[in-house]
Amino acid sequence: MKKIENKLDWVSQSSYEENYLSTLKNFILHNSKVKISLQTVEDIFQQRLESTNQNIIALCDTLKEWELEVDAMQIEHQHLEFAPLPSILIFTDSESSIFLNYDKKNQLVDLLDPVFGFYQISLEDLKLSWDGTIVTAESSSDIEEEDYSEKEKRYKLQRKMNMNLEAVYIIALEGEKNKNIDLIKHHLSYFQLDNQVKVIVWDAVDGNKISDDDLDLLGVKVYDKWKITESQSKWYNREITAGELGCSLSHWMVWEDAFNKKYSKVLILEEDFIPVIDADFSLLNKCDFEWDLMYLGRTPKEKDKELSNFWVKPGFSYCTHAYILNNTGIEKLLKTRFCEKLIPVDEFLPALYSNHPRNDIRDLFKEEINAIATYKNLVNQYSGHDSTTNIKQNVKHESLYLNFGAFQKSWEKKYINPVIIDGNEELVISKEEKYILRFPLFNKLFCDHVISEAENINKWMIDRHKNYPTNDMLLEVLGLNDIYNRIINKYVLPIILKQWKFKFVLNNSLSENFIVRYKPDQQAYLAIHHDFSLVTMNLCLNNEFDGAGTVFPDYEKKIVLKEPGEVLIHPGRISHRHGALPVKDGKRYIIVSFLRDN
Ligand SMILES: O=C(O)CCC(=O)C(=O)O
Ligand SMILES: [Fe+2]
Repeated sequence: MKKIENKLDWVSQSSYEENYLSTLKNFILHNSKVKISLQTVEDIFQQRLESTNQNIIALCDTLKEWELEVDAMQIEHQHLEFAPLPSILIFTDSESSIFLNYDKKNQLVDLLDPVFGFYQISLEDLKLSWDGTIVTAESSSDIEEEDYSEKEKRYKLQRKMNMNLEAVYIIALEGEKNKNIDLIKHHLSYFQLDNQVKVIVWDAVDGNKISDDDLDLLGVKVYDKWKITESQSKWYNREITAGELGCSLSHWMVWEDAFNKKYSKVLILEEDFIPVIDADFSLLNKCDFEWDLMYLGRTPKEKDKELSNFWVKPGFSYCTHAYILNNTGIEKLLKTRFCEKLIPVDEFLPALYSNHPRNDIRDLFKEEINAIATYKNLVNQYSGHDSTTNIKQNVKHESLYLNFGAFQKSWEKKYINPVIIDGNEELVISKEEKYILRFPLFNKLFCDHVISEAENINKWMIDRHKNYPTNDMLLEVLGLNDIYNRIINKYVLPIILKQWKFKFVLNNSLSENFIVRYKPDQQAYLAIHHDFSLVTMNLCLNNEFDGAGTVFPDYEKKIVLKEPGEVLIHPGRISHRHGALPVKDGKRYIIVSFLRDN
């Protein structure tokens, strides 16, 4: 076993990274020898780990080469507060990074109870070594322990959720449960629930496995007029998905169970919930408002009504990953007979406390519930609203998906052109015509990752656009739609408004983002057309092709984007007919965004 002489200084001045640091610190304190399996590191980087006999310094060097790929994991200090349990933990000195694994199956997870306090470990205090599978860390320092743990206890207690909950339901598909149980336990520990609270991991209904006969047996009916073909909303112009059906049914069953067991207050979580680490759950205890349903996290779709500094009456909101029901809430939900007209559960709940945009849904559910929500989310969801696709299971570039909460900042730093982030777009914008703009928005890494995910998922479609068929895939299928919309709203929209000097508000739920693939033998070109959009953005993802180019015949313009990350923006209708010239060789990938307003 080789000892590491490398300077290992993972000390930070930031008061935010305390959680992992102090956890590890604590661990080291109590176990002068720490063993951490590197299994997952090897799993993840298997192809690239040439030899398992490298010592950790060599590993460090290897990892450095992959830095681009993994540096979103290199969680910025201030981001640790939102960080999910990492499957890789990073120690950094000023020069390099070393990745140590927290195997989710490893017992170390149990020690990862979030703690608060601030420690510094000087590099002399810590020795690490690695024999190919095991990292051994040794601490030789005397650290005053008492102060810390007392402080930690006090701090934790102050933030404890004490709502007289009787049960917590965690809805999880069996596969997810088996895979993530330690992670779930870990996240659950943030609430510091009292021992008497029953924790029930509820086997979610897998919508893909349930048959019509099963539904009949259960007395369950799906609302059969969900799909409105002519609707412009992507949620409404398609059938309810199997995933949504399973999810709705699972929530319904949980409500029934809570009712049968006569629980008067239950917390309901979906398996991918992730509490905000320093959330103060004790504030929940002091709610003076009446409520049936209390959201701990959601995605608001319209304006909330402020009740106090901490509480709001929610406007229409999506997501059902974390909410509390009391007995009146449970009764009211059951009274709706939701199971006889199932719709996606996060369309159903808001229909009961806000004005659902669809009249038929409003008519379907007349009951009203009194909903309340925390002004800021205390619990997030790590697969976001894209979760209906099984993106998590088969991801090549995890960093692409680490884009919620405070991860967003490091995501942007990793993938977006800093000139755009800094608001200096005027340095890089070219105007082809008055209303045709181009500028580098993303970097090549983003483009490479997206192509790689798209080819990996490989759910290309050819029949989405009837008249002008493109070989394409919605970003939703890739699980990237939310982040892409966010980036458009945050960085692109202000540029368009400024450059074109007119005002509009995008409606993300009407917009559409999709990746297109052109090949000589399969959809080599696209005939002249108008887009069904107010504004179209076309992102160049690669340049390994010959030919192609976007043509605007009325302006006698042919624009060939060949710089991955560059976008072309133009009005969609009336004035800007366009088409795409054939790809002669290679493959051409772009992301097209049809941006629509209300
Ligand atoms: O491939 C291009 O450059 C244009 C694509 C396009 O116009 C579209 O997808 O609507
Ligand atoms: Fe187009």
